Amino acid sequence: MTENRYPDFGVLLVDDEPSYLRGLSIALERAGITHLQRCEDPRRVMEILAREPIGLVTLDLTMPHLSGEELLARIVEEHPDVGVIVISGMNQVETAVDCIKNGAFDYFVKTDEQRRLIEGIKRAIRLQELKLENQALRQRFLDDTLEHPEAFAPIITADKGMRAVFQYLESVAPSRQPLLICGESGVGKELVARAVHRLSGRPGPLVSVNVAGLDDNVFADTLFGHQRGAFTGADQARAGMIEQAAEGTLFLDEIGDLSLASQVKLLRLLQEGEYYPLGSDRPKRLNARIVVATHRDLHAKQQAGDFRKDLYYRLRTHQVLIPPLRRRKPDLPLLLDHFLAEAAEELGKSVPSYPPELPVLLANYDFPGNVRELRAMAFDAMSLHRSRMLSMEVFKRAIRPASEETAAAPMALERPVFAPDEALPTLHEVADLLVTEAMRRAEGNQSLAARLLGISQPALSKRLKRRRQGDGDPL
Ligand SMILES: Nc1ncnc2c1ncn2[C@@H]1O[C@H](COP(=O)(O)OP(=O)(O)OP(=O)(O)O)[C@@H](O)[C@H]1O
Repeated sequence: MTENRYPDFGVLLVDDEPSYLRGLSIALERAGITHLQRCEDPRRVMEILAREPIGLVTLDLTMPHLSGEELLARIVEEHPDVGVIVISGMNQVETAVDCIKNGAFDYFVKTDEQRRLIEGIKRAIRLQELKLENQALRQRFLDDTLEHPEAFAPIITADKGMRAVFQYLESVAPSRQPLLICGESGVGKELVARAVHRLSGRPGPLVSVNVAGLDDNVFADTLFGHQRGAFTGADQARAGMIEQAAEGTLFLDEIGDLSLASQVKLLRLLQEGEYYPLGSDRPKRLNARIVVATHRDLHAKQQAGDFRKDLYYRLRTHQVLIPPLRRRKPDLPLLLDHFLAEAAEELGKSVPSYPPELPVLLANYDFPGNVRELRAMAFDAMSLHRSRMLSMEVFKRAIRPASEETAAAPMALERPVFAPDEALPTLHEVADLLVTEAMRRAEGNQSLAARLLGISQPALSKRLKRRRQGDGDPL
């Protein structure tokens, strides 16, 4: 069973000195690297690699029967995807350079500080994980398949960009590295976090915390918990959200609004993989996947000095951007149907029909509040709905303020349509422009475009035909 072991692939420690191997495994296990295998006989290494899912090998150079250099060459040739770190008793620059040239990922000397070696192994594991995820991702794009479409069922979409996001998420869902979900407010970031949690197969729960506006002490208490007596009023010990999310996912929403002091704490948690509950000097291990989301531009914030650069780079190991609703207009009718059905069920009404102009009206609106805004409109319309056909009034009223600003601005007075010295277009030309615009808004649907223009469909069809034949418009 490898479920609770880290990393997902095995780390094979090769050295002919049993005591060194034992010491190294204990140190690695303490650092949270538990998927380990030891080997004292270099002649068995190739056989283990052929049999076991090993992703990283640490290799001693001087061993009986088979030297580390020879083994390195064989591993690089026969298992190019396996990373190799050389740990040698000799501090020789030339040997180190040779090993790196021959394909080793890194080189350490046994007398080096153990902390450095552990950090190097952690770094190699992270890179190896990224490499494997990359391969899986490339494969998925080539296949254009989703392995677990059911995980995304609550996210209604037919958009290609969203499908690519889903494919990426399938690749990175099992990873233990943080995931950053970006996108405007209301695009569905929390839904995406839930899908990632489902996909991860982690047995623990998804625990969500909105970190916007949390003062630093509250942030630390919420995440790390406290010991009894840690501060005045702490009558009982309380587990933090990290502990509640054990074996699961901790979702930190609005991460772009985290105070600078709390950013330091989050960074340390991610770097060390452990934390101290308030009032305790016993560290606890982070045993939850961290997923964060923001509607802010973290890159800009980081450049402006409002977000720590090191934390930003750490968080964006895996990153997705959810496109705004105005960039995925074909999703509008699907989402509209979905929310009308949802509202109908909630309100105990039957699902209504709606005028064909409604999708056209929505398609010409920018939805600054994204899917949340559309959902609110649909629910509002359904709560007022009485007859068989859904009225467009609620939608028009919700959309109007923005469009009215332009329409109601005394256009003719303050912002003339044509400059005073500009030649006016002819009525034929204006009619032509209107027809083109109506057809664009109606996405080519002639009966909808005719309604927008206030003429009959046959009349519009006639105009379009004449235009195609190059005849003038009979005004
Ligand atoms: N593609 C979708 N299909 C169905 N429902 C959706 C979709 N996208 C968003 N929603 C719904 O829209 C609402 C807003 O979504 P969500 O809370 O996930 O957005 P968000 O991006 O996390 O917003 P914020 O940045 O404000 O936290 C929710 O009710 C969610 O269920």
